[in-house]
Amino acid sequence: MSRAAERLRLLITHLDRPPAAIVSFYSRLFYEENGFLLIKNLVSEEDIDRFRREFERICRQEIKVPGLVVMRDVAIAKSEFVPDQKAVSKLQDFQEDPELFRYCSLPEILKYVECFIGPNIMAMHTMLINKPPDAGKKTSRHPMHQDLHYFPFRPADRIVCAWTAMEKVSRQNGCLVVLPGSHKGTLQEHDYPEWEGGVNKMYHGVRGYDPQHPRVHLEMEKGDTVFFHPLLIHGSGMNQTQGFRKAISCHYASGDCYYIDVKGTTQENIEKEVKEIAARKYAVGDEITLKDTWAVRGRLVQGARISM
Ligand SMILES: CCCCCCCCCCCCCC(=O)SCCNC(=O)CCNC(=O)[C@H](O)C(C)(C)COP(=O)(O)OP(=O)(O)OC[C@H]1O[C@@H](n2cnc3c(N)ncnc32)[C@H](O)[C@@H]1OP(=O)(O)O
Ligand SMILES: Nc1ncnc2c1ncn2[C@@H]1O[C@H](COP(=O)(O)OP(=O)(O)OP(=O)(O)O)[C@@H](O)[C@H]1O
Ligand SMILES: O=C(O)CCC(=O)C(=O)O
Ligand SMILES: [Fe+2]
Ligand SMILES: [Mg+2]
Repeated sequence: MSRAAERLRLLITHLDRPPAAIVSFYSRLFYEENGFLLIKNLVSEEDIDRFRREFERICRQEIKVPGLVVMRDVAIAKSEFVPDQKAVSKLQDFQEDPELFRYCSLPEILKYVECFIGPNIMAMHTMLINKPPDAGKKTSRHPMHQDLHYFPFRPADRIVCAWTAMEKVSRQNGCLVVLPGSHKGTLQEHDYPEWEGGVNKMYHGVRGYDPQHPRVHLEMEKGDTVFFHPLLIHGSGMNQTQGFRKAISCHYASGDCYYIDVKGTTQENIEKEVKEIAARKYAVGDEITLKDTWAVRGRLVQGARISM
């Protein structure tokens, strides 16, 4: 941290009731310097319990949500055992589920999002991650990556992720691991890591990041929320407990971001995979563009949808 930020931090910790403006200024400075900001106890227990119950209803197939992608861990999907509902490792694209989508519109979340990306806010990508107990092959890990690798829109500074712990997350059950300050770099080349036990579909990792770079394990309590920049290098470790580690997240982009053509860039490999999956999911041919797959999923949650 810079000296300015460190002095502000000391000031805040020494004051009984630090002025809100100082806390806000420090928070923003921390995000600029580190690429993430952790806010404790932001989402209420009551809301999280509601999201959890809705997730369980989806797993029991009591409701069907249009566009929802249910993903299972590769170790389970490729095993000969019939996977039960517990095998769900991730829900993606829950924008058509009003109960889960409430997460993306929570005022306490949007208050922060607006500070990072401005008043026009689109919810672009939604996930409920149910990291399973590792089946013994370390496939529950998420390799270190930058989320921008998946996004064909810019500018990066107008994109932010909100990620809320739905229960205590620790090193034991595979908390997020971040490389502070890595968001100041550029988008790196990503590919499947060479892991012996296999790797989940589309879990690309950064090619050769500096292993000497300091890392921070973000241990969090239920309701704690981390906001992070799409260039921040992050991942999550193996779940070494018997519980399913749950978190809910949304990637937001400003309504006045613009789409880019990823042809000829490092993002070509993910474009190919996404188009293959999208062609199956929406039962269309390969005329579907990467931009279309995002434009149909994005939802305005505040302000105006200008160019997204
Ligand atoms: C428009 C949609 C695009 C989404 C964009 C996402 C952008 C994210 C951006 C945000 C940044 C976030 C960063 C991130 O989060 S990165 C990770 C994001 N991951 C995904 O988006 C994956 C989404 N999942 C799916 O599309 C489906 O669940 C897949 C395609 C995986 C299975 O499909 P389906 O459910 O229909 O299964 P099936 O039973 O018919 O099996 C078909 C084949 O697939 C095999 N299989 C099954 N599970 C896995 C697995 N886990 N790993 C590897 N392979 C797997 C299976 O053995 C079989 O293979 P084979 O036996 O035939 O060889
Ligand atoms: N062999 C590997 N290659 C690339 N990335 C890895 C490898 N092993 C772990 N990672 C990634 O590194 C990050 C941190 O993993 P992990 O939580 O195991 O950290 P750790 O520093 O080893 O901590 P712990 O001692 O608690 O296990 C995760 O994103 C994980 O996916
Ligand atoms: O393990 C997690 O919850 C983090 C997943 C993640 O970084 C992602 O899906 O982009
Ligand atoms: Fe990520
Ligand atoms: Mg480890």
